Amino acid sequence: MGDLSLKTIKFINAQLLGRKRPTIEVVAEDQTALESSPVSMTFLSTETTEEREQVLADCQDLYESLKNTEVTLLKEFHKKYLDYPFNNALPKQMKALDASQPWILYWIACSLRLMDKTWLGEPVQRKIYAKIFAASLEKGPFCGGMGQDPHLVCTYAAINSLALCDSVDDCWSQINRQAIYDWLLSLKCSNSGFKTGVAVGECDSRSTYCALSVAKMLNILTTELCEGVEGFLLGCQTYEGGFGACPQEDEAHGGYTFCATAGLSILNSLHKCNILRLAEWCSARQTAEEKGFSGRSNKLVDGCYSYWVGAVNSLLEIHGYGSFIDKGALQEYILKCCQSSERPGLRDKPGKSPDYYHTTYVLMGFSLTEHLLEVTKQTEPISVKSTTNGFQLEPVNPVFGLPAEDVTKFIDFMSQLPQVC
Ligand SMILES: CC(C)=CCC/C(C)=C/CC/C(C)=C/COP(=O)(O)OP(=O)(O)O
Ligand SMILES: [Zn+2]
Repeated sequence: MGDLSLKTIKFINAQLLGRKRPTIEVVAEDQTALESSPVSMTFLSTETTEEREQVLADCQDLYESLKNTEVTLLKEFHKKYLDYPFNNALPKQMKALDASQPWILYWIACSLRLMDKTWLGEPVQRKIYAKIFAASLEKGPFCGGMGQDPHLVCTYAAINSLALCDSVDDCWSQINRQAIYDWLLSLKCSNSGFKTGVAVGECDSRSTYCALSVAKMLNILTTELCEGVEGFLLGCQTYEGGFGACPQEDEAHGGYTFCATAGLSILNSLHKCNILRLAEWCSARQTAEEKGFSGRSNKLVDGCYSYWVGAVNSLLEIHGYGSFIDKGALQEYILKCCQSSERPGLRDKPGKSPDYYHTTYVLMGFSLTEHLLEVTKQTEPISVKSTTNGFQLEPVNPVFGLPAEDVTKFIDFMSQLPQVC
């Protein structure tokens, strides 16, 4: 961040909020040279620009037809979609998710809990707990399904799922924190990032965030585990301001930007990245026409970035830099373009089918637009609570991707257990 003062950032913030983004004008010193240049500038249409025309038309049709309609979240309707797998076998097109079982459980449990605290009842919590522990007999680290190797990203989803099972006695104390800690240490790479598995697995900002989140949630985040991680994550910021998967070599992307900035927040180091560029990048993700976010430059709007990018904006907000997005416009995209009264569940964009992944991240993104979050403990910049009244969803903790209250309760519980490291 260097020497940019908070005042300067707030000024730039006000400009961005006014949606007067700085434009770059290319002016040739010698105009005649430009005119006689043999290079002609033609804008070619690409597959993406053609697809965007369609998305734009679909969104505009919806905005037009719902112009005078007060649209709310169809919570009871979406609940039907989320309850379905607990009463029926999963549809066969979901067989490909066999290696992502903790993810499906996390998405469903989190969505239910966000819509109504009471909707994740004890019987369903018991099923989630049984399923997660059955696939990992050592009770951590966790894998995607029975007989598979432990995987960092699945362990993240498993811990987040278990954090939602607060009505199952002894569920939290059974988690094998010692085994998870030793395993996390063994995943550390020479560049200080974490890889997803001991034998094979990618090492990037996503897996590194998962390691930090799991360790923070379980209260096993030691100096040894954190050594060099800040530098690894800071190295993933690109010239655009967002973050990529790996240091010095990647395109900025919403998913990886979330992972890197949430990881830096856990390390209490977010202020060390280039905040100004990050804020500009966040603002640039939202289009005036569709009103939702894209995940990277020149790509299409997609409901899941309501969380991946929305959470980055919330992190900037709770760290005192302000907000750089139009929350009202994002709400409109979610309410009018990501849900339809024809099918329960939330979706990426008009024309796409709902799925559990998008249902969760669209709902979490919506929650972030509703609540003003504030830091609760000075020493813990990631412990947040909401100051807003009159909302449709519970507040979300933008670092862990869970309802704020569940995070606080789980971490408080873990901090009372004996140290394992
Ligand atoms: C905690 C955790 C595991 C976080 C993962 C975050 C992450 C990397 C999300 C990105 C996922 C995604 C659907 C990318 C799509 O790329 P694409 O090229 O299909 O889509 P695009 O056109 O929108 O870029
Ligand atoms: Zn998506």
